[in-house]
Amino acid sequence: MRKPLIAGNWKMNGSLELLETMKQALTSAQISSSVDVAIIPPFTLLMSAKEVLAGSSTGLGAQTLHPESSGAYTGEISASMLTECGVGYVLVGHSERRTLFAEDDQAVLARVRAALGAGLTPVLCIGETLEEREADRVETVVLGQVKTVIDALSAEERSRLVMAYEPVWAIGTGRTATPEQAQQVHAMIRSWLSDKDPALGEGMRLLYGGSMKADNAGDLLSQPDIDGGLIGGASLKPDDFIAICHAAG
Ligand SMILES: O=C[C@H](O)COP(=O)(O)O
Repeated sequence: MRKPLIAGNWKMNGSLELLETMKQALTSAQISSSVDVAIIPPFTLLMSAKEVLAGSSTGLGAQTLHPESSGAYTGEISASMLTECGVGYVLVGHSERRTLFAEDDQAVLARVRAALGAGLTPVLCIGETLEEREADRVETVVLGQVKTVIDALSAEERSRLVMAYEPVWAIGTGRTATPEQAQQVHAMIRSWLSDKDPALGEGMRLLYGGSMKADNAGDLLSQPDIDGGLIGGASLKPDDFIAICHAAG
């Protein structure tokens, strides 16, 4: 049985005020213990989030990391720095990192390795652009991104990953994949993982991301191979985020 995970990626948004408001809203919402919930604020809020969330069941994530453990990498943050902030999850390969910061599959793999080495749970983000979808290349692109990482890891390392399928054309656009479109890709990923190792396919949490909102979360999350959500815009609105958490459990 896979426990759903609802993770709110704040991207370059948020404030101390939102952190406090979100914590209070999550506490009074009494979200089912059958759902894992995490917030993923910008780096500057992580240490405060560690304190604000202490003793609560809400997990903490970071949006990226550098593959090296330390050194002359001005502006970057290492895996051990994240663990010091109480971080448990880290996004790797988000499409905005791939596109805006030129992170290719090898850069993504290096970050996954660094995260695993520090005991963090990498949330590996994968997904196709609209152009790739229209050229009928979804399977090639998405499985290519999955394969680069999975084939390079041991069975034990693979079992510690979470994946998030995020069609790039649905991110921040208000254009959501239909539940059927999302399920189709999730099923394809799970089938590929199961061919590699049945336990891997069965156990992998596959989140959906891309304009998931309070009003479409129920339909998306009821699909058999969708095990949660990576939420962008709606994770900045406590009521909306909580509604999505409730829809998961
Ligand atoms: O990390 C979150 C995704 O990029 C989805 O963002 P969105 O919900 O604003 O479309």
